[in-house]
Amino acid sequence: MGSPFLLQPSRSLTEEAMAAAGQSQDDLKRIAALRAVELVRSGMVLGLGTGSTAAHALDRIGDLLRGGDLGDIVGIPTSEWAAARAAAAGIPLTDLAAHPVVDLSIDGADEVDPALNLVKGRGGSLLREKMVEGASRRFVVIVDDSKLVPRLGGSGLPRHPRGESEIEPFVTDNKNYIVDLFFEDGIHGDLQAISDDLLRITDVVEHGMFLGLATSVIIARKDGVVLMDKEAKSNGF
Ligand SMILES: O=C[C@H](O)[C@H](O)[C@H](O)COP(=O)(O)O
Repeated sequence: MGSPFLLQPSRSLTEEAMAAAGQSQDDLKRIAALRAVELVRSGMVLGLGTGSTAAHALDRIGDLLRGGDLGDIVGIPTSEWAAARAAAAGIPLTDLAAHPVVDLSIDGADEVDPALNLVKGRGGSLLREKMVEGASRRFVVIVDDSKLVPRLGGSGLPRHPRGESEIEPFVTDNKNYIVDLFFEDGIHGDLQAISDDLLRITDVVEHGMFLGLATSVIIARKDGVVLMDKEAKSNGF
């Protein structure tokens, strides 16, 4: 495929670079989110992501609905948090039972590797995310460039403390526990085989590696926005 690393930005990178200059990390998350929302069309079934980056997308979709620039969409939330945020934004909600095929999911990630594999769930959601995003025709990941890693699993301690106290486990929306694993130099080996092994363990419901699910990743950096998709996954960061 050569190096189709930059994919049809809707504005010039020079303009993006100017817009992004001096931006905070949250500003970068918002820039990535707004770019993803440009893909939303009336009539779509949307997967609604969870977290501080996805929040910007939910709010933007709400703004478009209120302004009459978007109509007839329904959203499937990937967590209780997303359901509440989407409802507050005025996004009509549905579920996978009513809509087993999702047109477009937009969500953040904790780590993105050069093959577009992800780690998700450090905010406490991953099972419903994987269900909704796995049912999506297109899954667009939105991140600032701090989420890019050469190898999954090594980007440090959780950003959010687990549980009510050090001795109480974190309980998810689905009443499951989350166990955090960290690897000093990331996970070496065949990720798919590791995934298969993890899922064979009795009582492991899911894990936070999202392998081969992302269609594309929108990365906001201070010098502009970079779009990657599966065709360009061989490009490093
Ligand atoms: O559990 C949380 C979800 O997987 C989030 O999408 C992920 O943690 C990224 O969250 P944020 O956009 O807040 O960094």
